[in-house]
Amino acid sequence: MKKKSDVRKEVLTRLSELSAQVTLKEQKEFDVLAQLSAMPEWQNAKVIGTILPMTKEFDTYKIIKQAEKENKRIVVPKTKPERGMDFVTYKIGDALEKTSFGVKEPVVTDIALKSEIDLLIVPGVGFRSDGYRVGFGGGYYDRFLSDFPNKTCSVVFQEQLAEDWEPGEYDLPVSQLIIDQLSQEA
Ligand SMILES: Nc1nc2c(c(=O)[nH]1)N(C=O)[C@@H](CNc1ccc(C(=O)N[C@@H](CCC(=O)O)C(=O)O)cc1)CN2
Ligand SMILES: Nc1ncnc2c1ncn2[C@@H]1O[C@H](COP(=O)(O)OP(=O)(O)OP(=O)(O)O)[C@@H](O)[C@H]1O
Repeated sequence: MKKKSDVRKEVLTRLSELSAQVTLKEQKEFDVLAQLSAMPEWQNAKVIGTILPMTKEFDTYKIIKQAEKENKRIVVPKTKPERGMDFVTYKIGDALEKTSFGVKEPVVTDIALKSEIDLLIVPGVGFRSDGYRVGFGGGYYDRFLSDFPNKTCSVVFQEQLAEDWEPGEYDLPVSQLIIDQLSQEA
C-alpha cells in the first residue's frame, strides 16, 4: 500500500513524461472528449463545471470549446479562504488572474449555485479505477463534493491510474472515470 503523497509524486512524473509527447497527449485528449461528449449526462447538461488547466493536466480547453459549440454554460473554480471554492462562469477570452498556486481564475465572478452544475468534471492527479482520487493536496474538491448533488466524472489519462493506496476519511470518489483508450505504443 502506498501513501497518497507517493502516489501524487509518481503520477506527476508520468504526467511530465506524457506532456513531453505533445501529439500523444492531444490524441488522448480528443479520445476522451469523444467519449465525454457522447454521454447522456453531457448531452443533457446545461451547466458544466471544469477547470482552467495547468500544463501537465488534461487540456480542458478542448472540453470548454466543445461546450461553447453546444451553447452550454461553463463554470470554473475561484478559490476562497478556508479552502472553499465558488464556481464562476467562464467564456473563452474572459480576463483571468493567476493565483499563488499557479492556477488561472476568472476576474469577474458570476457564481453558479451548486445545484445548477449538472455535470462536474473533477480534476485529480492519481485515480483508482473505482473513482477515488488523489489531488494536489488542497482538499478543495473533497470539501466541495461533500454536499454536491449532481453527476461527477473525471477525465483521465491511463498514466494517472494508481490502484495501490487507501482513501482517507474525507475522500469521495467521482461517479465515473473517462479514460483514454489509446494503447501506450500509439
Ligand atoms: N487547474 C486546476 N485548477 C484548480 C485545481 C486543480 O487541481 N487544477 N484545484 C483542485 O483542488 C483547486 C486549486 N488547488 C490547490 C491545491 C493545492 C494548493 C496548495 O497546496 N497551496 C499551498 C500553497 C501553494 C503556493 O501558494 O505556492 C498551500 O495552500 O499551502 C492550492 C490550490 C482549484 N483549481
Ligand atoms: N470535507 C472536509 N472537511 C475538512 N477537511 C477536509 C475535507 N476534505 C479534505 N479535508 C482535508 O484537506 C486536506 C487535503 O486533503 P487531500 O489530501 O484529500 O486533498 P486532495 O484530494 O489531494 O485535494 P483536492 O480535493 O483539492 O483535489 C487534508 O488534510 C484533509 O483532511
